[in-house]
Amino acid sequence: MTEFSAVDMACLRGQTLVFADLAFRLKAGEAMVLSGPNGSGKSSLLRVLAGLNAPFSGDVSWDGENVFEDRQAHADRLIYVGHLNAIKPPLTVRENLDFWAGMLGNRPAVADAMAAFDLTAIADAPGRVLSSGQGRRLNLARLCLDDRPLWLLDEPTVGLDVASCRRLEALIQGHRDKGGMVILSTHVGIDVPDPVTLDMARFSRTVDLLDGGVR
Ligand SMILES: Nc1ncnc2c1ncn2[C@@H]1O[C@H](COP(=O)(O)OP(=O)(O)OP(=O)(O)O)[C@@H](O)[C@H]1O
Repeated sequence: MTEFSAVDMACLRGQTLVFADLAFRLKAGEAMVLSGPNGSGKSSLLRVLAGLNAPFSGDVSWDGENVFEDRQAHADRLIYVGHLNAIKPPLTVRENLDFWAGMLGNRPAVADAMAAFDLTAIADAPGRVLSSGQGRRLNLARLCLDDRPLWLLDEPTVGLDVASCRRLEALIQGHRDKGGMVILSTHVGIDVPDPVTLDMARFSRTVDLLDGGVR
């Protein structure tokens, strides 16, 4: 069975050691919810798991293979939705998704992706006029553009109305039912059944390596 795991992981941002001794193991169909106070390292961890930042130490593995040995293979198995919306302001909703579909390689899925997040009625609106929640829905619609086993979602519910939250929960459940994995950070309740939980406060260090001090 597919497994995604980390051992002895530490993360450096600038000169600050953000967390250390972090470990987890996630199997196909499982979801992991990251909790912890502001600055405890949730976004930093998601960036490392997406292969965007290397860990300061430790291993991140997919089926026993270190993901940093073949970053492209890892990038091809995941969809990362960061906490900032990656939207091109002059492009319409449809054009933004066309762009992402080209990147992910599945152009025909754009109409389904818009329908999944109730974006069809605003398909021709340019990105620059979207409300924050509409922008969030557009960002999340990327999840429907390709069938990739690993979803990494940084505070996906921020700005979403109740109906959109329910849509996201259903999408996550459908993904898990097909054997997909999800790792998400959140400060608020999102209904993810039987989650693996990771409280970042347990691993948080915030040590300034140059000063040698602890904040
Ligand atoms: N680009 C950066 N350069 C240096 N330090 C950074 C950078 N990004 C984040 N940090 C620091 O890393 C620490 C962890 O930040 P991170 O964004 O991962 O926390 P978080 O748990 O996601 O916070 P929040 O709940 O506020 O979103 C913080 O002390 C932050 O100041």
